[in-house]
Amino acid sequence: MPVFESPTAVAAKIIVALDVPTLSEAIATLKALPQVQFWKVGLELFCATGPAILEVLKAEEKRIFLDLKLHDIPNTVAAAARAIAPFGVDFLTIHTATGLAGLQAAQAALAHTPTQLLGVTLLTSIDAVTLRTQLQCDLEVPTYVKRMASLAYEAGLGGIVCSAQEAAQIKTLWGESFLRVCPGIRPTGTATADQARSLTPEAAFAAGASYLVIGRPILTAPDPAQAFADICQRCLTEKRDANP
Ligand SMILES: O=C(O)c1cc(=O)[nH]c(=O)n1[C@@H]1O[C@H](COP(=O)(O)O)[C@@H](O)[C@H]1O
Repeated sequence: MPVFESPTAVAAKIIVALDVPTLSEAIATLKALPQVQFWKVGLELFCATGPAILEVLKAEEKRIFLDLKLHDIPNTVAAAARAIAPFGVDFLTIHTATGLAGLQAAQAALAHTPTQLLGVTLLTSIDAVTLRTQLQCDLEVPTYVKRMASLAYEAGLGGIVCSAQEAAQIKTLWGESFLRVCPGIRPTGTATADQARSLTPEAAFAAGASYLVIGRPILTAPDPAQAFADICQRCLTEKRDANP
């Protein structure tokens, strides 16, 4: 369990997914949540705004997770990573199913940049049944995630994206510095909407998540700033209870 000294320290480890369709809605969301330090820009917003949203976030001195989930042949992912490198974002995603050569090529393109490449192991919307019946993979979810994470580790990536349910085993295998970035977070602990593998924020940190990614539980709350503050407070309280 990370040692959080203040709600601000928790806030630094919670990445809020800026899943809105337009630049003006993104700017309004930033204004409504000034205490958020780390934002994720995904496919929806980046396709709508291009790099303009990154400039807005930089002007506000926010950390940036550019979640473009690259997935292509090695030459193409490397070229995309080279094109993204000048943006100077903190995190960028690539699917580990790209394979070792593609992961290595993209990682090489980002060498000597501040951008940490994260390998998406198995989307948190996929459960054991879907993995077996649709993707025709007979591995258990934790085993599959471990195998995909091993590719990311071997390729020298900064870490992975996985469900918090798999974070503990990854931390045990590869240590603290190989990041576990965990979406699928639900304050109720129950998977809702399209998420299938969920944990509560406090359980996710306790399980070894380095960062949480949270979207709708904050953005669609009646009071998003209060929802964010409540989540930070829950993680802080949990830590204090665990270490009185
Ligand atoms: O790479 C991601 O960020 C990601 C990977 C994954 O396996 N699952 C997942 O939900 N995400 C992203 O995390 C965010 C989760 O949003 P909420 O389900 O609204 O909290 C979305 O922006 C997803 O695109």
